[in-house]
This record gives sequence, C-alpha cells and structure tokens, in this order.
Amino acid sequence: MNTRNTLIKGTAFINGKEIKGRKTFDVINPATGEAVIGVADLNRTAIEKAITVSEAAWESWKLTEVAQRSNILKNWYNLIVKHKHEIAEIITLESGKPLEESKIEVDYGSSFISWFAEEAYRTYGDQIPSPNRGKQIITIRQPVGVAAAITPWNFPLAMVTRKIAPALAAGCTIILKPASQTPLTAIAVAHLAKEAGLPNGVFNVITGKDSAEIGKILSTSPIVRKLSFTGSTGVGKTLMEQAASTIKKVSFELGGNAPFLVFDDADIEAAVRGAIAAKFRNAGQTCVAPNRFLVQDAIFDRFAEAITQAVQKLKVGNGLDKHVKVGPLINQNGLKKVQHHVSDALKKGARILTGAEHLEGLFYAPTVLADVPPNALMAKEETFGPIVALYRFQTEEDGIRMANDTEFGLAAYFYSQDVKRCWRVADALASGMVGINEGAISNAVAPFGGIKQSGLGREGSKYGMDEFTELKYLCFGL
Ligand SMILES: NC(=O)C1=CN([C@@H]2O[C@H](COP(=O)(O)OP(=O)(O)OC[C@H]3O[C@@H](n4cnc5c(N)ncnc54)[C@H](OP(=O)(O)O)[C@@H]3O)[C@@H](O)[C@H]2O)C=CC1
Ligand SMILES: O=C(O)[C@H](O)CS(=O)(=O)O
Repeated sequence: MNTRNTLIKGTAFINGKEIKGRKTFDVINPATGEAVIGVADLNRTAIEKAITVSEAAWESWKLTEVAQRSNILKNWYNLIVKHKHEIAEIITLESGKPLEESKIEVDYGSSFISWFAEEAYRTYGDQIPSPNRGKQIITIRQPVGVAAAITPWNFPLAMVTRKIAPALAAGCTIILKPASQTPLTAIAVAHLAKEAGLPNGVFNVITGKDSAEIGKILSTSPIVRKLSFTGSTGVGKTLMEQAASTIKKVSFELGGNAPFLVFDDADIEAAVRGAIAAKFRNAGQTCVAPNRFLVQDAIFDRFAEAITQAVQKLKVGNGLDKHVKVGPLINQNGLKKVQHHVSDALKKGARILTGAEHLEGLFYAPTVLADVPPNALMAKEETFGPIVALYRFQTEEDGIRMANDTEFGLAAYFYSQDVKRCWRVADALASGMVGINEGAISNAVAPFGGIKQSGLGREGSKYGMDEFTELKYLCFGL
C-alpha cells in the first residue's frame, strides 16, 4: 500500500465514522496483482445501520437552506481539486487506468459537484393558469428522501459524484455501495465531504463483497425511496425487479453496444482521432465506447489502414507510467470475455489487422479486426475491451439498420461532412446520445443516459435533479 497517500482507507464510512468490518476483502491493483489494502466486508447489521442513520439525517438535511447545501458542495469540489493527485493515484491503483486518464476523471467527476452546486438553486416548479377563477394551481419540487446508489468499477470517482452530487443538492441523504474492485476512491471523497462540512449520516459509503445481498437489502428497504444504479444490464434488471417490491423511484445507466459509423464523405483522419478517443479510454472499458465500427465500403480499406496505424502506436502497461495509453483489464473475467469474443470472431471469418493477443497478466494488445461477421458474439454483446471491430456497409440505410440492430441504445457516433446526412442519421439512430464528428461526448452539463436496455433516466445536466426530486401539485381553493 502507498503509505504516503493518507486518503487510502480500508474502512467503510457510516455516520461520519470509519467502520471496520469483522472481515475484510482485498482491493487488487490490476496492473500488478498486488493487494492495495484490505477493505471492510460489512454484514447485514452494518448495512441496515447505514439505512437508519440516513433516515435520521434526512429529517434535518431536507430542511437545510439551498445556500447551505450549495456551499457544502462547493467546499467539497474545492477539496477534491486540492487533492487531485492523491485521488488520481487511488483511481489508477484500484482500476488500472493510466494516471493521465485518472487525472482527467478527477476533473470530470468533480465537475458534477460544481454543476449541481448551482443546479441546487434551479429545482423550479410551475404556476399554471387555472381553468377557473376559484383555484390557483402551482407545482413544487421536493427531495425524494433516502436514496441508494450502486456504482461500477470503471469510473471510481465520476460514477459516484454523478449520483451523490444531485442527491445532496436536492436535499436527499444517500447510501453508496461502490464496486468491490474500486471502493477506495469513494471512501476517500466521502471523508473530504465531511471535511467540507457535510453533516454526519447524509452521505454513507458501505463496502462488501456480497453485492447481491447488499443490493437486495437496499432495493427492498421501505426506507430507501430512490435507487440509482450504473452497471450491467443484467444486474439492472435484477435491481428493477427487487425495487418493484416498494415502488421505488429508479434510474439506471446500463450496458451499451455503441455503433461508430464512418460514411464515404467523412474526414478519415478526424474519424480515426475520434475513434481512438472513444474506443481506448479506460482500455475500452466504458459503456459509451464504440463496440462496432461500421465503415462504408468505398472507404473501408483507407479507414482500416489508418486506424491500424494509430492503434499500433498505443503503449500498453502500468498506468503509473506516464507514457502508457492502455492499461490492464479489470480482472480475469474481463480478460476472458475479450479473449472469447476475439476467438469467436476469428473462427467466424474476421481478419486480424493488428493485436489479437494476450500479453501478460491482465494486459491485452490493442486490436483491430476487419470484416467481422454480423453473427459474431461481439456484434451483439458488449466486449468491454481494447478491440476495434470493423464491419462493412453499402448504403446509408444499411448502416443505420446495422447500427440499430441491438438491444442497447446508450451512445452512437458517426462521421460525415454532409449536413443533410448528419440530420438524417442523427434522427434515425436509436440511442440516448449521439456524437456527430465527435468521439468524446461525456460532460456534466449534458443529459447522459440511454434507451431500450441501456437504461432509464438521465444523469448530469438540468435533468439530473429530476431523478432525486418529486413533483408536487398544489391546488389552492380561493
Ligand atoms: N451505462 C453506464 O453508464 C455504464 C454501464 N456499465 C456497464 O456495466 C458493466 C461493467 O461494469 P460492472 O461493474 O462489471 O457491472 P456490474 O453490473 O457487474 O457491477 C456494477 C455494480 O453492481 C454491483 N452488483 C453486482 N451484482 C449485483 C447484484 N446482483 N445486486 C446488486 N448489485 C450488484 C457491483 O458490485 P461488485 O462489483 O462488488 O460485485 C458493482 O458495484 C458493463 O456492461 C458496462 O457497460 C458500466 C459503467 C457505466
Ligand atoms: O461508466 C462509464 O462507462 C461512464 O458512464 C462513461 S463516461 O460517463 O465516463 O463517458
């Protein structure tokens, strides 16, 4: 463990206190396989205590002035910025992503806090013209109550602040269960939230290996009125079923299978830059990463050659090395899924242009496969790795049909310099977010979320507050 970094703590954080577990589980550095630190493996009693203290804290937190909540969020933001390098180091140690990406994630993750510090003042209601003079009709927005959040390992800060910030801004209290592979970042920023002036019990971090058990407790508790989940579609379905038992307000950011279309009128060099940016962030382990590269036949060979040259320049290694662009996969399951998808595509006729080999440990070579057949597993399932899978299409209609031929609908990207085509394609793509001649689309001001089996609701933007507030209609008889 890096003893210099005092923000690295193996305790859960409940009611403003560090909570040790009778048992612990190790957080493993995916680049080295070494344990970073042991973390509290909480039992049911501790999880239920977190719910109880969140309920007690809500009674006073919901009555706080907006200015107080906003100022605490601003203090929290400033403390995260002040500790940027320690937090970035923790992100890299527990997730494996390159340190430069971790620093960018601290900027991105903290931007949700500064954004919602302002949005706290904008939970507007309505004054609605009455159908008759005997009544006045207005609406107000109020905090939902005690919330729960469950987050994935791939963005240990941004997925956390994207939920915690709007919850606190709205006046909710919240219990967070971070991924057991990457809980350290959440624990660190929870301590900074306390230092920022957040009252005890308002933001609690529970840690444990039995995520199914913890999720069951949170999703079925009648005290928890809101559940926000980011992760795989399969787990999202389980949580949605469980949350039905108490009709919770839910929001889900789930799996993706983003298409990246390159039309024959595209700027090829710009498309390659956008493809690299979108594909290789976090070694391809992001839900908005392009999973299928659909290239119009006339420029297929030119694009294939250009992206292969770009991919071959990417340095693979330990994320603490500042020259590294592609770190390890998160665990053995992630590596096996990538290997299985690649071998399946090759058996079905795909061609290797570069890579397609396991290097060592959890490192996999950045890969380009050409002419991947539509019946390949990676055409339908999310690979979640550093694989560029190239598919050909003939007409614009073919490209859109292929792009939409999946159960997912989170992000989509396309490159074209024809403005009419851009409007046609943006309108026709079945996804919640579309990058048009752009590969980096995520930011705090825009509504992040998907359709179909990629999720429910939106995070970030002005819409992010809706997920943590209820709309109340008041009818005044005069
Ligand atoms: N749409 C989006 O914004 C995002 C989507 N994803 C998707 O998630 C997947 C990869 O992330 P990954 O973390 O492996 O996803 P998982 O769904 O496996 O895990 C996400 C979180 O859910 C927890 N969890 C796992 N099983 C259960 C359960 N039965 N009940 C309650 N909680 C549970 C995990 O805990 P633990 O890890 O401790 O088991 C983790 O905290 C990919 O499909 C990816 O596309 C990921 C990030 C963002
Ligand atoms: O977990 C993810 O993949 C994130 O939602 C993607 S992003 O918001 O960092 O782009």
